[in-house]
Amino acid sequence: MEALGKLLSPLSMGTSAVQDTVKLVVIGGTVETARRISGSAWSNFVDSFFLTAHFSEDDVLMHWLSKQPAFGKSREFDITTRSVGRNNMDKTAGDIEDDEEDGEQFSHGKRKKKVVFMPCHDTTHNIYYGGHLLRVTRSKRNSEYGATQEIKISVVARSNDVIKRLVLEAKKLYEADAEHRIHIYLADTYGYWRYNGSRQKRPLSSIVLEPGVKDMIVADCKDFLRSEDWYAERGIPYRRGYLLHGVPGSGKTSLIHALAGELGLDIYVVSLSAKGMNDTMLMNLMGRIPQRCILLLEDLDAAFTRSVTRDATSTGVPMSSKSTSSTNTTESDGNSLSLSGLLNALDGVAASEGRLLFATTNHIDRLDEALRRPGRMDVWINFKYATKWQAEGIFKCFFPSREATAAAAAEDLKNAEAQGKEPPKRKVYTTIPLLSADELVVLAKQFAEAIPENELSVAGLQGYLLKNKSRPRECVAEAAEWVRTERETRERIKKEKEEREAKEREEALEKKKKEDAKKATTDDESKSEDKPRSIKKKQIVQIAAPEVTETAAALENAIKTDASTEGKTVTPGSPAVDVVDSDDLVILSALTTASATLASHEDSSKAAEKKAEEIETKVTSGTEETTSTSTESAS
Ligand SMILES: Nc1ncnc2c1ncn2[C@@H]1O[C@H](COP(=O)(O)OP(=O)(O)OP(=O)(O)O)[C@@H](O)[C@H]1O
Repeated sequence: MEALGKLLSPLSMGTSAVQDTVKLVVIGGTVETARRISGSAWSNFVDSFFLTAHFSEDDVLMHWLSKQPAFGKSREFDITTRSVGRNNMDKTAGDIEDDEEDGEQFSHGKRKKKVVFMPCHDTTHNIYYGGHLLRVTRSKRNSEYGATQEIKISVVARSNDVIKRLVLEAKKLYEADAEHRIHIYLADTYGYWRYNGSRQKRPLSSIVLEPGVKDMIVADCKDFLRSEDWYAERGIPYRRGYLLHGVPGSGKTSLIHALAGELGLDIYVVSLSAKGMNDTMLMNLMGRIPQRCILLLEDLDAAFTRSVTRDATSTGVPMSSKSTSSTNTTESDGNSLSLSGLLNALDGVAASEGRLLFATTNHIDRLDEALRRPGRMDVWINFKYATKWQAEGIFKCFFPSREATAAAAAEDLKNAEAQGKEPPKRKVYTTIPLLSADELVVLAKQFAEAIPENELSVAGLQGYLLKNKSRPRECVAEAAEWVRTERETRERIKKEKEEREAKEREEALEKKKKEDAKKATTDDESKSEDKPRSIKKKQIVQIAAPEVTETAAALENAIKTDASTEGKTVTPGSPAVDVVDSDDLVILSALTTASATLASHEDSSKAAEKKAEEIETKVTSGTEETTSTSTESAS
């Protein structure tokens, strides 16, 4: 027995090791399962007390969160030097800003970067708000439309009032900060609007147009925005379109930006000639436009060098100039927007209401009549080259007088006091000398005198003033000289363009000549290739009737049995015959048939010639005819 125990002892030792391992696995598994169950039960228990709200891509909320001190103090964060969310508006508590120290925005010619602290993705942050603990998680989702951001806020509360209050507060804060900025959205290639940042509002006073134009357009827009009921009562679609057309650099886009600031509207920009743009995408975009905004279609003519007809399939240039190149463009960039698609998107059943449509073009004549008509484009404004009046106005805009600057600072102070805030710091541009109001008036007049009427664009004048922004007096004195150089430059460019075009025309002509010559050579060659065939036909004609049957049958046989005889001479005991191609089969079979008839004829040689001639003529004008002729001959 003992001996057996000894014998089994190594095995029993092994058994206990296995048992221990099994025990460990079972205990470990049980503990882990218990831990998981308790963890999930705990989180379910906790979640049952929390109200949770999900916000996707919400700029308003992101802006609010970025102002919360907890975000700045977060122990896990992303650091970025990119502007966050709605442009530079978001300043997270805890951000580092070194540009406040010296009041300068630029360093070595580059804008100084802010270092921004943002909470990490997928980390939960606790924020106290209104006596409640909020658990905030910012996460990133990758979808087919690109990466999107989601914010989840959970709060221990019985009703969702606290979340509602938070959202309202966030909205107010956002609107207060947005007061001085306009927001731009761009259409993406999936038919969605993507936030493209915000821009400083541009004062309307900085746009210099002929007297009355700005007032008219501002009054018209304001009137539209308050007339929703009026439109509804009359059953008129609540939409208004403005077509700004004219020379480049005359202030079309600038006016739209200034108007957006004045009216407090966001701008939604669509490029109709963008890659991948099509009717469905445009319709989707229009359906997703909010009420009360500016919809901007820039360079309408650029899109409609693709389409001028109302044909749904149309995507092309004006009929006269429709070319293969345009077709290629359409195919290559996937843009298949049709004019009818655009018209539907603008005022079809599914089109959005309450928006102000602004379209700009440099070539109004290229636009389809349907696109320009009232109802789609209610107000047209023509932008021309700068007048003397505009030159004077832009000069005054550029060099503010000492008095005007002081008055603006006083106005800021008054407003700040009224709101109980600190007055905003005004930047002092030491490089730009301040002129007295009287001197400014005189200089502006002199500048306008030097500028020719309706010849230069306002953008051109602005460029000149920019170059001389620190020397207003010299700028006026040298204006006439600048105009002269501008004219010379324009002349030179025009001449160069003409020369280039002439050269291109010459080259095209030369190329065409070469192509024609090449074509002529190819034709000659193919004619000479045909030569043996005509010789052959003559020879066939010369074949006497009695010999025809034999020769033709022999040839037919030869061709049938050996395709390689093509192009070779086959002489089965008769005048040489060139067998050129399979048409010969037709000729030969016709000759065979003809000869059978002619064999019994007295003057067989003549008749054979006549018949052969007939057949030859028919053969050259088509195989079918030949066949029928041969049948006739046979009969
Ligand atoms: N009437 C104007 N008043 C003030 N600034 C102007 C005016 N016209 C042009 N500018 C200035 O010229 C520049 C170009 O202007 P803008 O882009 O508005 O011209 P545009 O007519 O839209 O040109 P394009 O047809 O080429 O798009 C801007 O910086 C703007 O400040």
